[in-house]
Amino acid sequence: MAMKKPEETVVASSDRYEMRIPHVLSVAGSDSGAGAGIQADLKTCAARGVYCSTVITAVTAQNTVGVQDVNIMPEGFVSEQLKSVLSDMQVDVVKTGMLPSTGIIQVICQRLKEFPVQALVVDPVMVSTSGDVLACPTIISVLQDELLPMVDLVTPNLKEASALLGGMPLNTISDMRHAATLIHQMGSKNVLVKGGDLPDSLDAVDIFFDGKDLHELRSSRITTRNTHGTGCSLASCIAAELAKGSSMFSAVKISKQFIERALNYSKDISIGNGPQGPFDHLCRLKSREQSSYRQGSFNQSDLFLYAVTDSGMNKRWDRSITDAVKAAVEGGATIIQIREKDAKTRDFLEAAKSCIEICHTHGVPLLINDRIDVALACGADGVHIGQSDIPVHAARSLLGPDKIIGVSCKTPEQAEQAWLDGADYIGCGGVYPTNTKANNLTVGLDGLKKVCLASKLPVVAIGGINHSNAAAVMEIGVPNLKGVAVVSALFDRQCVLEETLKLHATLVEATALSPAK
Ligand SMILES: Nc1ncnc2c1ncn2[C@@H]1O[C@H](COP(=O)(O)OP(=O)(O)O)[C@@H](O)[C@H]1O
Ligand SMILES: Cc1ncc(COP(=O)(O)O)c(N)n1
Ligand SMILES: [Mg+2]
Repeated sequence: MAMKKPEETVVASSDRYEMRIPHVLSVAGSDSGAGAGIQADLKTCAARGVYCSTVITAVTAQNTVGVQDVNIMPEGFVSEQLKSVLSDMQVDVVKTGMLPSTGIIQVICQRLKEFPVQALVVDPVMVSTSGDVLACPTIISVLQDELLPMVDLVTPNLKEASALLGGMPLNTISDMRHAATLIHQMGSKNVLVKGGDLPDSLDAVDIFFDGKDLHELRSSRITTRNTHGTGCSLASCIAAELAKGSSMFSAVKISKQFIERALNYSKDISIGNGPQGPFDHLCRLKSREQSSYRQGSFNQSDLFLYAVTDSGMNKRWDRSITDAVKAAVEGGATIIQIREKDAKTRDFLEAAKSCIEICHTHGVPLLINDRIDVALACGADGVHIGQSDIPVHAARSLLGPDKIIGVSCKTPEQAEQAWLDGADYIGCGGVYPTNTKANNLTVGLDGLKKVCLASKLPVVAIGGINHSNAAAVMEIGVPNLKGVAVVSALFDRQCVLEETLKLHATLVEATALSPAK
């Protein structure tokens, strides 16, 4: 697809300014049951804050039982609809769904050459989940020869990928990886093979291929009958995110999380008597039960002075967790993590609740180490998890989109995975040897730098950091190193307040001098 420069959000029009809203054109079939097709695309774009116009290729009589009838639009009329919208309405991204005839595919190709857009996302809908045929098999050769070479992303499910590959059986993740590379050769710049229907798979796994790298995208598989329209909604969410300016890979990742969240939120709703129900796209708008502290976006500068509590040290100095947290926050800690490896759950929860009060009066977020149950029960701002704790994507699906998730990473590969799985930051270390973790491998300043350079997420350094070496850590000169996390340097000391004030001053001085600032 010829790339058109995205227009400015605000454009001058003679003597006034107008707000531009990102715009997706959905070219698809109508689903009378409104779970899939045009109706799913409209709801998805609305949920993502993007304008959606529609060109209807077919009208289906459809419900949760199946497709009872299909009325295909004449290709000349599809062409007229395309012209009406594309010639006038500043479309950013086109998304196609049900394309029931070869003639309709040909008029789409013609109109897009006449009116180029920023990106073209094609969901090659062929058969509905109920097993009803939505496109005649002759479309496959026109798809391959004429449409795919213009496409930025094609999103076949397992059956569609198999049909595009002449009936090749696809039963495993390794088959899906192979299929993605073969479909890429048909001309689409990027390919997403969707594994919603992969047998025996505990996770919902999709394969993304950009012509260079193959990525395995995982989310938890939600147990629900309400999966009608997941494919349409995924593709229109990707189109919406592209229209907002995301890169292709980010758009795909965000959209997969959107589907997982929407399915999870709608897993128990009951519409219709058939085997496949629709889900609720507008869940995000309805489930904004935000804590008073967070407004849904993680502030990277919170990582600056990251204090991690330790029950052993508090005992040694005869302090309660709340006293320790209060002193750290008053001394300038910018985020707190409560790490209680051997406290009773009930005591842990009570302590966490009082710490939250202290933190939130100072505008400081509070995270819980490892224990998602405790984080949820006390209304913490998020969790920090290790490589052998619950997987990040599972934590994300339990905590929702707005909680902070941090992950401990020692290698660039782990940092990449944390980003793929939807973490907000990574903790890298141990930078120096420490006695708070037994048998902890030390990565040193070189290892820290390597991970920071590879990480797409902000990084906080951890492990043996104190007043005398904190400046050296911050001065490695990598912009996404946002701060240091400390345990002993604050809590294995007589006066936590004084130590925190001192470390804060050291960090302020070091970052003022640091070349990365
Ligand atoms: N039960 C589920 N839980 C979580 N994600 C799912 C589930 N079913 C499908 N998905 C996801 O929904 C998207 C659409 O996939 P799929 O159902 O395979 O496509 P289609 O609807 O075109 O058949 C994919 O990202 C897939 O991983
Ligand atoms: C108009 C229309 N477009 C697309 C689909 C595919 O959706 P699904 O695979 O969830 O049945 C459908 N059933 N109806
Ligand atoms: Mg599906």
